[in-house]
Amino acid sequence: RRPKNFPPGPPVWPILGNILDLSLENPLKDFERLKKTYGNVYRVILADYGSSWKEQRRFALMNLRNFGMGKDSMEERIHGEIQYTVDTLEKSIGKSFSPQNMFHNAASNIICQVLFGKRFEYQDETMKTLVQCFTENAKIANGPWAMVIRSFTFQLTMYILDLHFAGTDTTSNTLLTGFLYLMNYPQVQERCQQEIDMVLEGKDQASSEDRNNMPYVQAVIHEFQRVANTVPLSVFHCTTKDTELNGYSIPKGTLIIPNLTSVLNEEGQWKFPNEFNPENFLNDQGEFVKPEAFMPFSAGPRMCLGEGLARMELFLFTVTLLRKFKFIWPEDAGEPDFTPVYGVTLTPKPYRMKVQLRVSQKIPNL
Ligand code: HEM
Repeated sequence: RRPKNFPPGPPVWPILGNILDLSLENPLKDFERLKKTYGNVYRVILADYGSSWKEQRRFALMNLRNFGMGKDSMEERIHGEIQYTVDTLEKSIGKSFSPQNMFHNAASNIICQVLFGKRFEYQDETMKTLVQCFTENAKIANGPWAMVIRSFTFQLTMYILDLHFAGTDTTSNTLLTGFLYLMNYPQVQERCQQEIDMVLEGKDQASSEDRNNMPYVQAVIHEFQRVANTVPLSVFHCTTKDTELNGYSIPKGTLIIPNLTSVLNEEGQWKFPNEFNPENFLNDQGEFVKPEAFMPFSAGPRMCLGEGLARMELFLFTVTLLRKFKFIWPEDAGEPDFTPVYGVTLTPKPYRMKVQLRVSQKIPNL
């Protein structure tokens, strides 16, 4: 009973379909019926705008805050995790290797520490399965059947999956994209390293506050996010009342698909919309500026609630790794392919990297 366009996925989907007597030909109809039967969707990302979503969002923010989002303790946790990434990279010096799992595991562990109070070793089987499931699901989750699966009320389980997914795939794919570009734009990498060495001279490690003294690094990280375009269609929304926008009438209940890709690449909004160029975020004086069109976290009341955590992770990972290592595109890797693989999140095509320890007298304890 697998319909023609059924996305590849675990056999549990057709089995569930049979149990629930779904038509399997019209997921939207099934979705509406299931919603009526099983009530509201008690999650964060996909919850309808209303009291349940408000409660879940408050709960999520409270948890993240209690566990230190935006505070020193979260910074320490991130640095703790970076140390494992550094160890992994040190073991790979001189070899060409794939960084995919390394960044996914690192981002996953940071959110796991908030959700489960523990991290997992990179070789841990649970961790490997979890990361693999999320990576695969990000590719199939905008298929019609995903809507049906989402309509079940598993409460807390779905909430944890939401936060884990939202906090892992997004951050790791941004880092993967960033390092892909850094290897292929060595002059950008070197300029970041000069700024990092200068600002962190004599310090053991970077802190979020150092962002203010690193306009170039800030510009580069924002440019990672712009070109990575990690969540190209954001999350689908729906008008909660009849709406007028730029002369168009949009009736209540219309599906709205935000197109973040178009904003992040729009002619007229960026100095260099179609190339990787940190100048997009620098003014004539070399100061960091953030154009209004920079909205990888979307906008409005539903905008990403993990923005603060994500920005902290991107900064601390980039700075710490660039301070210690030089990242090199392997000689036998051929021409880089920057075309992403489509899904709910965009992923760079799998690639390999090489690292060298940087010879710098200015790194005290690393
Ligand atoms: C570079 C990293 C990230 C990017 C680009 C990103 C992007 C987004 C986008 C575009 C949305 C949809 C907003 C909308 O519906 O209009 C979103 C929602 C969300 N994000 Fe993120 N995100 C990132 C990291 C994180 C992290 C680390 C967390 C973990 C705490 C997180 C948690 C969430 C949650 C819970 C929502 C749903 C908010 C709601 O519906 O009220 N995100 N994110």
